[in-house]
Amino acid sequence: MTAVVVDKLTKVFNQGRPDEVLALADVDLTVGDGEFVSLIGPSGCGKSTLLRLIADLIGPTTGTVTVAGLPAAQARREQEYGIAFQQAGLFEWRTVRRNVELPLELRGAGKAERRAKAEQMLELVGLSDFAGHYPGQLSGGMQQRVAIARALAVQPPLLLMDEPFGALDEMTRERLQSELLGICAKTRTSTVFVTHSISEAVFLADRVVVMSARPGRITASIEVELPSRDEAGRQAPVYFDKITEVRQALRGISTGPRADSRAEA
Ligand SMILES: Nc1ncnc2c1ncn2[C@@H]1O[C@H](COP(=O)(O)OP(=O)(O)OP(=O)(O)O)[C@@H](O)[C@H]1O
Repeated sequence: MTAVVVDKLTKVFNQGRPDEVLALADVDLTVGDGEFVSLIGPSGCGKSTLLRLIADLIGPTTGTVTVAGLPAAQARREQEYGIAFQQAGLFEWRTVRRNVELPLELRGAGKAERRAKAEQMLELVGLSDFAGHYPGQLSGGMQQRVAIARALAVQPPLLLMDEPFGALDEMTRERLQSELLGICAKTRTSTVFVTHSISEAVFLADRVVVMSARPGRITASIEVELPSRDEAGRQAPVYFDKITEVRQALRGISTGPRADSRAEA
């Protein structure tokens, strides 16, 4: 089943008021089952808005969002997705284990099941030894891994990530990118990943979706096939070619409306 279908989505904030903002205009996006899509575009183009619409944290002005064949609101109720944002967003007063258990608790899972699942997820992100620690005792990268473990705890078919590695140093970031790919492959999760980093977008994704400046429209969709998603992949000529292609697509957007024929329509 298709993980996400976004159909003719438009989002206007503060409609009818002087501070009205057209954030997204006529966005169509399909994410295949098990596909990893990176979303990239200039600041303020509506990436987070699109992610929040998919997650049903906000509602569309017009258009529809379908997640795993369900309307977004129903998918949210049935916990069809997990979310991880730039700030890890952990609860400081809960141990790492209890943070990961939270979505299971909300779902009404029993204690033994919660415990077992949290342990499994923490093992996946390499943090089994830190289950009893509090977030404040962990580094930023470790906190991000806890957030990813939490997002994955209910084994959602869809993972929505908004610059989850934005605040991390380059080395930690690259390590977590590899870990994330490993996790997604193991759990067969479909992923929409918002980033400002062209190289990160290319390294992670099966497809990089490029958005124009506000109002956000999708202006390019670039398939990425690397020989491998590891150090060798980062050295491959095709990796650099794709980085150039994405950069040019982004530049096309900022150098004028001609690059986006739909913007003129
Ligand atoms: N709740 C809101 N009320 C009014 N305007 C909003 C709201 N949320 C977002 N916007 C506006 O919608 C536009 C898109 O914002 P959004 O955060 O989705 O962009 P973004 O591409 O994620 O930006 P960045 O890359 O800087 O994080 C911006 O102009 C923003 O000011």
